[in-house]
Amino acid sequence: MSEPEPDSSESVFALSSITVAFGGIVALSDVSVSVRPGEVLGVIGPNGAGKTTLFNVACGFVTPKSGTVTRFGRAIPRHRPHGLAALGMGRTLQGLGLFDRMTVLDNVMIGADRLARAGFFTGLLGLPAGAADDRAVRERAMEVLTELRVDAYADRLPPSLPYAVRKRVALARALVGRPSLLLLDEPASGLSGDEMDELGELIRGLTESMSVMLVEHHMDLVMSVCDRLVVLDFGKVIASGAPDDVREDPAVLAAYLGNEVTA
Ligand SMILES: Nc1ncnc2c1ncn2[C@@H]1O[C@H](COP(=O)(O)OP(=O)(O)OP(=O)(O)O)[C@@H](O)[C@H]1O
Repeated sequence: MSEPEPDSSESVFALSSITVAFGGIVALSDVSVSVRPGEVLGVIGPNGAGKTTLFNVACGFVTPKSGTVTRFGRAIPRHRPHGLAALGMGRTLQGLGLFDRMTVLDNVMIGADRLARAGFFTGLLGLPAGAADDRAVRERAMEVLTELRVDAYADRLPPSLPYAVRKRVALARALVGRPSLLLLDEPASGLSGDEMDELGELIRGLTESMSVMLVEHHMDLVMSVCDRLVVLDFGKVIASGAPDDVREDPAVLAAYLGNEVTA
């Protein structure tokens, strides 16, 4: 039992009829997923279901064999990772991707680099270009670190910090450019139960200003934080809808046979 996906023109982001093959392996077959304004959409599924592949298509790392990617109803013909910021999108990856020899603050400032070069901050703040840009980016980076309650680590190097703090720094980098859509790949991996609860609250708070697409293994986080779920199995969508409905769906229960869906 699945709800029909909303028309791509009603969504802030849509992956439509996506097919991806690696050699002979069809990782995704005719998968359609769309994100509505202000929602947290969860993508779940058993191991090998195609979640990471779908995330990589969403980020532009993987070009699908067929299918379209649309942002605000408009097709993005050549979707690439370096084009995300210009599309108002941010993302975090499973590997945090922080630079070990740069401070936390510099790592976060890098996330705003493209915007600064494009004159985004000078325009936003009415400042002259150049040094003012740098100051504005620094202030914005500190603001996000403060919002995520990791500003105390601004001058530290990532390897010296607990994993949960590094995860927040990676999130700060994704948020510094004020995206209106955030893509998160397994943000809860490696976190304790309490840290996961805090992450859930944080993600819910983000929906005031953005939509979120979340690929995640941890069912308790997914069930508590997502407005809607899409379930993949063997590269196909087998169910979608509200978490409580999806949890009871026979196809989902069968796909997760032997594993916990209900957390
Ligand atoms: N680069 C690749 N080359 C070949 N096969 C791949 C590649 N990436 C993924 N696959 C295959 O595509 C299918 C989907 O994999 P994917 O990693 O997207 O699933 P997943 O749901 O993210 O799994 P997991 O939960 O284990 O991370 C699997 O059969 C996988 O082996």
